[in-house]
Amino acid sequence: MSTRTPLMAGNWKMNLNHLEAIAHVQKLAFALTDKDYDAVEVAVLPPYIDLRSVQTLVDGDKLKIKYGAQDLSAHDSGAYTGEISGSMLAKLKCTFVAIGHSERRQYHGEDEELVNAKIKAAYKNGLTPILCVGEGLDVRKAGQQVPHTLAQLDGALRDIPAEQAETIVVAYEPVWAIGTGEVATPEDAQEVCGAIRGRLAELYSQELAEKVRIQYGGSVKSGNVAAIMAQPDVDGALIGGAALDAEEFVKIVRFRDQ
Ligand SMILES: O=C(CO)COP(=O)(O)O
Repeated sequence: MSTRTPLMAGNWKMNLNHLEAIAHVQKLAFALTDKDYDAVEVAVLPPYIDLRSVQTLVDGDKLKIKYGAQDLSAHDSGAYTGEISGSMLAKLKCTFVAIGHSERRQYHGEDEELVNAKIKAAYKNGLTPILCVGEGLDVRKAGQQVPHTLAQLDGALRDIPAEQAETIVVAYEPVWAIGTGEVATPEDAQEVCGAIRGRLAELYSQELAEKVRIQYGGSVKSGNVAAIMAQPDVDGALIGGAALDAEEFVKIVRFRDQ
């Protein structure tokens, strides 16, 4: 029996302004109980401009909801117009930061080297990376999902020492399942999540691999979350569209009741 606490994280992507963010987190706070927080770690990843509002709400009401950003700069400070640094996120008491999301890789040309630099920037600032990996449809059709995803993992973790890597969260998000309604089967999710854990054991140790939480992401909803969470190497979900509906997100957090 795994001792890993499941992590359910809502990646809002480019949705919800700061007022909507406050209303949304208030709804979550109203619905979630200590029983929920005892069983599952709950996090939201709002757009940058919402983070200060979310922090104020979480601090003021002593909420147990964690929060983080969807990206960060690899740099500390300076002439990087439009960028946000890890120290800025740390100042807002962010716990998590998503790194290497497929939408960043696809639309912003983020490569292995940059993802690795961002992981380093996150750790430097005490943030927990949620490293996103996963294959596109062509790779899946060619049956290469495991080697492809493990190569992304290897690149992201280059020169990351064990004492840092043991806290990482890895999100397996097959690109063909993101926002498409086409969810991976529980067996598909397990195949790659299990392989990720195996590689962590090779890169570091079995003990470390057993500690790391591996999420599945891609069209997760209340109706499919329980079957995915039943897989031995799936320790949570990174939820996009369904996380924008507070009631639906709460149902996902309560996956054991679905
Ligand atoms: O990309 C995702 C989370 O990071 C998944 O998005 P959807 O849940 O909308 O498919």
